[in-house]
Amino acid sequence: MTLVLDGVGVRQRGEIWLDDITLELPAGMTVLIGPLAAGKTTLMRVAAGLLPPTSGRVLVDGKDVTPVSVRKRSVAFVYQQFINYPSLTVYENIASPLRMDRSFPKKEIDRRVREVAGLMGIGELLGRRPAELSGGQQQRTAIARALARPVDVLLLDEPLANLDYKLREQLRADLKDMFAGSPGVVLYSTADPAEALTFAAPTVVLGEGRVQHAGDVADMYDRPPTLAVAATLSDPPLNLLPGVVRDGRIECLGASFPAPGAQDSGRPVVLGVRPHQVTIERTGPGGLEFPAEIRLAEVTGSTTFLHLLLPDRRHLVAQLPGTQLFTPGEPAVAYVDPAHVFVFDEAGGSLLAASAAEVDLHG
Ligand SMILES: Nc1ncnc2c1ncn2[C@@H]1O[C@H](COP(=O)(O)OP(=O)(O)OP(=O)(O)O)[C@@H](O)[C@H]1O
Repeated sequence: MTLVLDGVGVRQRGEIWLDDITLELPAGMTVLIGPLAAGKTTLMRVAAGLLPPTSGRVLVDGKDVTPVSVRKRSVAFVYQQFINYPSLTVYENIASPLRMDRSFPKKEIDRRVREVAGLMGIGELLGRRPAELSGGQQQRTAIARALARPVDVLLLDEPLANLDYKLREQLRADLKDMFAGSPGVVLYSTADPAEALTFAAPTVVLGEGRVQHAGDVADMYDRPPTLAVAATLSDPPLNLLPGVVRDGRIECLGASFPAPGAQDSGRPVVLGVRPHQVTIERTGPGGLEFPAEIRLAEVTGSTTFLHLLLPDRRHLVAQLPGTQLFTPGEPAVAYVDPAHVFVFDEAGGSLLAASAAEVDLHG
């Protein structure tokens, strides 16, 4: 099974919601990641047949299904806001698409409902109504309903976004197992880089209605081809600092680090540093050192997010292990190891180097 979006565009009231999307999705899972308003829901609605594209075509297994209504397609859609029939039991909710299909005998419906409910860990709850379930159980029911009837195209639009952390982790693992080797196309959207990295499936990065990049998510994380991809895959957000290449060094806000291949003097660059690569303990010689002022320390238990104010009033966030206490207003020194600095082209945002040693700018 394949799902192809061929030059798909959506324009509404003069706004571009999707711009010339061309993608070929094979059987199995593909992750669609993008920030808010990137166009994930719009792309999924087009793929499902819920929204006609204003240009381009949608093909399933080579067949143009663009004009085919959603009712006549073999698709299932799971929304961020779990939707169940409130008056039906969990059993009847899961059975409903199978009953509507009319091709499943009663015994087969019963078998499928119990199987998929078991997989989703709600086998004991089949007699309850949605109001008698927790949020996580309600979303499991909605997902089970989408999985009960085999479909060519399964679309899951940020299905775990409204669930608490523990449930999200558990369901992620369950879904990953469930979609491995799926004969249909499974497209799963998320705004959460940790989710995309956990699934480790082929990944499409969407931004501003366009495909920013597609490929292996771990590769994209290690070597983000552009600033937009790096930002989408960084949570907490990537620290961005202005840099200038000069005589084998990169200068940044009064500090500098050696980058032997940086000979294109005066060229402006943007440095990207993930918060977990910023420390306040000196890691070794040759790094960037910034005298800073402590603004805020957010403690989450396993991690402390330290917000620092640099001399040019720019903010730098350090993600430190464990619970660490700091006093706002006190001075501190932030250190960045040049081995963990992304160097981006200031003009186009493309990656020039994934560490200081890789910089190759002669001119
Ligand atoms: N029904 C709508 N009415 C108005 N604008 C819309 C509608 N649907 C989508 N858009 C616009 O299209 C663009 C893409 O929105 P879309 O909901 O597809 O993004 P998304 O990536 O799913 O975002 P989110 O993660 O916030 O749900 C946005 O600019 C949005 O404002």
